[in-house]
Amino acid sequence: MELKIKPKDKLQGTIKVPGDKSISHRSVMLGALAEGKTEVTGFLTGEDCLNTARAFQKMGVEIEGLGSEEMVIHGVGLNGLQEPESILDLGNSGTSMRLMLGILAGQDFYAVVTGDESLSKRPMARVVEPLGDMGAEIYGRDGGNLAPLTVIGQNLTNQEYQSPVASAQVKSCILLAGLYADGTTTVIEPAKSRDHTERMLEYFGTELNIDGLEVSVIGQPKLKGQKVVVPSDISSASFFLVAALINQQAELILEDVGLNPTRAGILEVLTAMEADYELLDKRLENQEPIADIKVNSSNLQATTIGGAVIPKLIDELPILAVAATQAEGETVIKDAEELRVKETDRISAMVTELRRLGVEVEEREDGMVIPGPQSIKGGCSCRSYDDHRIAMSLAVAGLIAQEEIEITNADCIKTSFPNFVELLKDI
Ligand SMILES: O=C(O)C1=C[C@@H](OP(=O)(O)O)[C@@H](O)[C@H](O)C1
Ligand SMILES: C=C(OP(=O)(O)O)C(=O)O
Repeated sequence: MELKIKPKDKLQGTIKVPGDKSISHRSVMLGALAEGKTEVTGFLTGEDCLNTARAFQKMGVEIEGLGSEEMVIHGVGLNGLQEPESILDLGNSGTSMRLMLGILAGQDFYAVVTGDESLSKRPMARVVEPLGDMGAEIYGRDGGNLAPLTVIGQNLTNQEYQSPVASAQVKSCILLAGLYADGTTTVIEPAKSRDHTERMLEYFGTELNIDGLEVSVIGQPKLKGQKVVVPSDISSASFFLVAALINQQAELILEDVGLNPTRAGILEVLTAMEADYELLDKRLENQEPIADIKVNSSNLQATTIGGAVIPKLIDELPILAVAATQAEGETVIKDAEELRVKETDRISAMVTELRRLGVEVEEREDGMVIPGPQSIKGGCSCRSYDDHRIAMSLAVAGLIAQEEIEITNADCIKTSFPNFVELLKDI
């Protein structure tokens, strides 16, 4: 699909973006490993989460309503998964693959996981190595770093793992493997990453010990099926937040957005940028804080984005780069080298495409520097690199370009935000 975006100087409306991708993945995983039924509402029907659900179906888990936002997962219990008869294809989803490896490591069967061209290039050693220390047997290309990966389930031993990277996927993988080990498995991260796994494990009845950057789980717990209400995804909402902030005349309300503090780093940055936004009707749903966000056009100020906030807004950096083009002063994005190992190298992709749009930007190894405000010329065809967040960030930039832009290979948007284009048209 090619997406054509015409400049638009007014945006208005009240919208609800789809369910949180991280929470949707975890609702199927824990629902499958729990005893009894898990009823999920607001499930994200993006390809990434569907791939997680399909993988569990292949391992004998009955799921009603797959493909819709309301699903019932019939849990098989911690030790009830069955050997899949075919390869588990996890498409474009790093979260599915890394978390699944933690679960598969402790099964009493053999499984193979694979993914698309992008996922097959992403580093898996970051989970394969610590799982190996727990006794897992995982084989793959590049010494076990690249998919396809073969997992021969084993009896796992607990361990304390000091992760060199602040990654919720690494942390969650080890905690999920820890469910199968005897004794206490601990993960210590260098900075706090999103904690949806911890919150949902507790919600499903597992006892965790959380002490700052250290999280421990005791093996062989009993998980109990629950009702899960998935909040709207703040990462998806961010495209609309920024679209409104940089627009001439905008007033948007984004409903029911998940505001877990380990995810909502973008709000901290937008506050520093003097963005005009307000949180309405703050509440708590299944251990996760949510609110509506009202956002207006703003005169943004430049800021430095780096350090401990990075894991709390890692997926929002491409759209923050677009916001930075309209901020007064020099915006610096640093400590964000993790962006280079996402669906594509997101630093290189954003720098290349912003330049194509007529924006001046300096590339750095761990981020970029963007002076502003600058006008976005447009009148060109941009590449998505088959990365949903690059495609959507460029679409938002197109709304304030001087001339229409085109984004090629925009189908990837459906991995995380299937109705992005419709919502854009609505506002
Ligand atoms: O755990 C998760 O649900 C995710 C963690 C992050 O990845 P890393 O753990 O690799 O930083 C994020 O980029 C991804 O979109 C979802
Ligand atoms: C990096 C992302 O997801 P994943 O790692 O699950 O592919 C993302 O959604 O931006």
